[in-house]
Amino acid sequence: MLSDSEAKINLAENVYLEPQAVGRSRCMANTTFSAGSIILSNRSFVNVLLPSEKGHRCDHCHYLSSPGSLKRCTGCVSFYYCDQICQSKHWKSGHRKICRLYNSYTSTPSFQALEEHKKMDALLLSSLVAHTSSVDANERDEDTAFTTFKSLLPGPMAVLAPPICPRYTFSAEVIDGFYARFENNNFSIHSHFKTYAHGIFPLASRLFNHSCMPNAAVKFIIQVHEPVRLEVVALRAISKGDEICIPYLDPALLQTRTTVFDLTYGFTCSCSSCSVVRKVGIIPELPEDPVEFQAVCKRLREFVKAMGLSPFLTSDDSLFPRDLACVLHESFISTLSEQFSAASHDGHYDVALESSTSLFALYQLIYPPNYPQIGLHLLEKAKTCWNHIVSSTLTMALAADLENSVVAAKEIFTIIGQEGDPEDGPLVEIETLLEAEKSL
Ligand SMILES: C[S@@+](CC[C@H](N)C(=O)[O-])C[C@H]1O[C@@H](n2cnc3c(N)ncnc32)[C@H](O)[C@@H]1O
Repeated sequence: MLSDSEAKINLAENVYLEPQAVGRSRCMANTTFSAGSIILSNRSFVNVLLPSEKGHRCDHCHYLSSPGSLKRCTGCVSFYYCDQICQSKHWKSGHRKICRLYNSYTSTPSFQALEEHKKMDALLLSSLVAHTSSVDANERDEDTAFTTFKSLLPGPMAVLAPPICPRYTFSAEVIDGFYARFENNNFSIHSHFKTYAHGIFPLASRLFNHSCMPNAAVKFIIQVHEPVRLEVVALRAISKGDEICIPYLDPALLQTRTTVFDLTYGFTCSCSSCSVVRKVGIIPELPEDPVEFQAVCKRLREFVKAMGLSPFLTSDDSLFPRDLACVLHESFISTLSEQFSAASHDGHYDVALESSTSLFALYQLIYPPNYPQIGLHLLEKAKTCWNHIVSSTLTMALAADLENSVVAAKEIFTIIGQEGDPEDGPLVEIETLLEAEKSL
């Protein structure tokens, strides 16, 4: 595998890499970014759709089509395209190396025996090998995406690659070397925060470290005839000289995330949120008594309302009241989410809104400003307010709650900007709600 200088990484001009003792290097801002700025735009190197998306999205550009309207590859009958343009681009970028072998490969006992996520890895690794073997060795060396991929840090565990198709071009040792970079570098590709594919975006992997209080996030742009693009968007203002970090996993996994960082990525997170969680120590169970549980929720809402910047952002653990430590238990979110969905579903909107307000308070505590999950929750809250209004009488308080939630959700999704499937998503839902609100 390659060193950085051999890889001749073409960095974006607005960032630079700074060496660090653990995890090789970190990505620093070379300029000021305002919230919503695009820091990096990186075309997919290779990707594969989840099995559930096959036939619904084009295998080349991921455009979502109406059922039955995609054209099937007549060779393997397993890949689908918008039209000949997408088919021809996908063919040249590697499908021609896989097409004839694909069905016999995916029906082999060794492929069938793999767990679902390993099947995805095997298909992605196959696409990587097919793609790189579609060009000759000289061209391959010139391919900056491939050289950057080879320069990525391997994960902490020695892993043997799953069986792939086609097998030729590289030795088993080289393929194991490629696979060693999968777990800690690859991306789940999502549209409106729902994963639909897995992919390799070497430059983004080379640049961005993880933080549980990230100042940037990853989104994906789908455009007809073009491979999906990964964009890194600033969630808040970033000053020149700040490190730019993205979340590798949901920061709300307050108890399990440390183990994932250790086993999958090989680092100990030193972000402001992890430093507070470490100082809190053992997280107590939630009270079983419903009255005590409600008291904790009320106390959390009051604390967050008065708090200013979250101690999880400033790393000032002295400001986090220890009697609220149980809200960091992962079951707190699941309990409140279940209460919220069940009450909304059953039309108990007062109960739903109370759970939603507690959940929102927790999100403001543990997520960084403008985190998408906060926006998604505000949108759900706004929909619940709307349902409450149309199913009973309109009160000033409900109208204000609806207005505040929808406006705050819009602010967040405007910062995140266009992403995923162009025809729907949170911004479209927000506009519908704003329109409906005018009729009140
Ligand atoms: C996608 S790469 C990020 C770029 C990496 N720093 C590099 O130099 O190639 C993921 C790897 O970076 C390192 N890393 C990521 N976030 C880190 C953090 N917050 N602290 C220390 N190391 C980190 C870990 O070694 C991890 O496996």
